[in-house]
Amino acid sequence: MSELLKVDNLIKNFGGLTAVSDVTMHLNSNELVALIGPNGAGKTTLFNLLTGVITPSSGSVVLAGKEGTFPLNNKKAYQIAKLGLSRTFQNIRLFKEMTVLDNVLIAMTSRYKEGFVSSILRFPSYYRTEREMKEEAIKLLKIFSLDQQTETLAKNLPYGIQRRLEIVRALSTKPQILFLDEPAAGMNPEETADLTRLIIEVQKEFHITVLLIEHDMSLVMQVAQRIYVLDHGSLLAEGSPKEIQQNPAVIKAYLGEEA
Ligand SMILES: Nc1ncnc2c1ncn2[C@@H]1O[C@H](COP(=O)(O)OP(=O)(O)OP(=O)(O)O)[C@@H](O)[C@H]1O
Repeated sequence: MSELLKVDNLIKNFGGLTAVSDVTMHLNSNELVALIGPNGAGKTTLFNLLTGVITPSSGSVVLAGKEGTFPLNNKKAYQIAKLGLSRTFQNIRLFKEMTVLDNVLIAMTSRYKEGFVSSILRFPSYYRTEREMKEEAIKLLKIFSLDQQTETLAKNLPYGIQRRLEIVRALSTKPQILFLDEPAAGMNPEETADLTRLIIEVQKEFHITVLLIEHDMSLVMQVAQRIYVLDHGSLLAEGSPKEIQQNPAVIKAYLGEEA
């Protein structure tokens, strides 16, 4: 396995508060990694640093992808997305008044390079691209059992399905790394079980790297190959699900609540 994302000595201060404190970690290609930790541990801040939503106070993030090695520091979120990092957010960010299919097509447009002139003058290549995008979107929606609801408005989908649609949108950009921020939040047990199966399937099918923040420990222990534990902004532990479950420091800081 090769290192796809390398994070070194990452720090983020908010005024006097150090939300992320000297974090060094890595993601291998085709790996499913979970980031866990108690409330306020700094997980979302770390995600936001890795995906360019906020800039680090110091430290470095480097992507060593198929197309070369790129430092991600000080890059804007859209530049990072173009390099193949895609994410979902804790709060659903769909276009609620648009259909399921249009939600996916909008996400996909960032990847297609059809020119302005071609789209205004409706060159044949414009229609070809549009047709190809639709076919690809429907194929993706089918994997997520959403192909029968392409014309449904996003706002009319049940909550768990909206979360699933968000994952489809993130995947439609063909990312190298998919960041899932609490994908099971607010789901009922049945929806969470479906999602668990889906995450495992997606990672296998798309051969991508996944970093997942999740509070649902049963989901984490079922899907993660490796786990990082964050506590008070610092990494407390790293290891396999089994190692993490047995780590006394982790049990004390986090799993203790549930043990
Ligand atoms: N923009 C900000 N300005 C000031 N403080 C912030 C900001 N964002 C986060 N923090 C603080 O940084 C710390 C880490 O927050 P963060 O949201 O990253 O934790 P978390 O592990 O994701 O928590 P949760 O599991 O509850 O979502 C918290 O003390 C939080 O209040």
